[in-house]
Amino acid sequence: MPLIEATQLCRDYQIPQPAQGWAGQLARLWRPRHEVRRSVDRIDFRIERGECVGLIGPNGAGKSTTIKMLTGILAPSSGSLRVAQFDPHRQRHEYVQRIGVVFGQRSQLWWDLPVRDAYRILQAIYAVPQATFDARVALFESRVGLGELLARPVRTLSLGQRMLCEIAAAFLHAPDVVFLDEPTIGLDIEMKAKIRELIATLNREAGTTVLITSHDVGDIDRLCARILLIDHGRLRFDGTLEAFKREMGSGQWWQVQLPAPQHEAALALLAAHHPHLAARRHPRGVEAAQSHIGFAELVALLGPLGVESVLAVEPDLESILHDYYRHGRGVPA
Ligand SMILES: Nc1ncnc2c1ncn2[C@@H]1O[C@H](COP(=O)(O)OP(=O)(O)OP(=O)(O)O)[C@@H](O)[C@H]1O
Repeated sequence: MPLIEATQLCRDYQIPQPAQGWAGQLARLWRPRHEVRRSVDRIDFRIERGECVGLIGPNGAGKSTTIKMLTGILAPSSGSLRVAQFDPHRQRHEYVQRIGVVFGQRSQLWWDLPVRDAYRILQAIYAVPQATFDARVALFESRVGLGELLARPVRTLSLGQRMLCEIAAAFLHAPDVVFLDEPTIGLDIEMKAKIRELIATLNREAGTTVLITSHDVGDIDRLCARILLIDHGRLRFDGTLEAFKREMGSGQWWQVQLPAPQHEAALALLAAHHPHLAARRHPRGVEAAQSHIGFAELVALLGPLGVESVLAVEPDLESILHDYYRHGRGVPA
């Protein structure tokens, strides 16, 4: 049985409609009018125990609304949702014991208390056995050097150090699943790497299921074997990262290095060569989809601009998503 099962999941929001003139506004006091806007639209997915899944999509796609339903904050408008055999909204009280949640700005630690004391309070709240607690803290200490932070009051930690402690705290009570919303937002490269290492370790070694939403493709690339892509409230893709790159990416690209003054001219030549030719800027020149132009044709076209090198490159997740968000794909019916 899957750990998470969403079937035809929908969530509507009611948007109050503005009234015209004072008479209209007065009438609305008796008869309020709302427009119903669907933010999550008939989404189906299943997640097995131990998976680490990335929930991605452009701004306003419906990710936070989905996470709010998964964590029991919002009730679905229709459809069904089961997580660890709970109905998250209806059985909120028992359910929250089985999950861990980190929502960017919210803190589950106590500002004036040292981290270790905050962890002890969480241990008491969730009735975590001493052996489990000690094993988890030892894991945090050995894998990401949390030890030196444990004695410090939360208010003295940097943003990155606090996020590290917050994420560790979400795993402390050995939950079935942890939901992470933008776990590395605003952090430097080194701290991002540490946080990703912590999440990967807890997913792999403790077997905790993880669902991450992030606009940082590095989080998704490093941590998630599988992605769910939401757009306009619909689930557009559910599969492995490799399958996503294969299906959504337009194969390999030519990366052409040119002198800087020729970059714009190269783009213009490519655009004029074929109206649908996929081409884009690159810090050292331009890139063109191999499916649209062959090597010899490319060199003949751009050679006069002083081509310095041509490489065949795989598109990375960031550029595939960038193209996807810009041009979109057909919405399934
Ligand atoms: N409380 C609300 N009332 C009305 N509309 C809402 C409410 N919350 C979200 N929406 C709308 O629902 C849609 C989905 O919003 P949601 O916050 O789930 O998107 P998101 O994918 O998390 O976006 P982002 O990446 O920008 O955080 C948006 O059009 C948003 O304006």
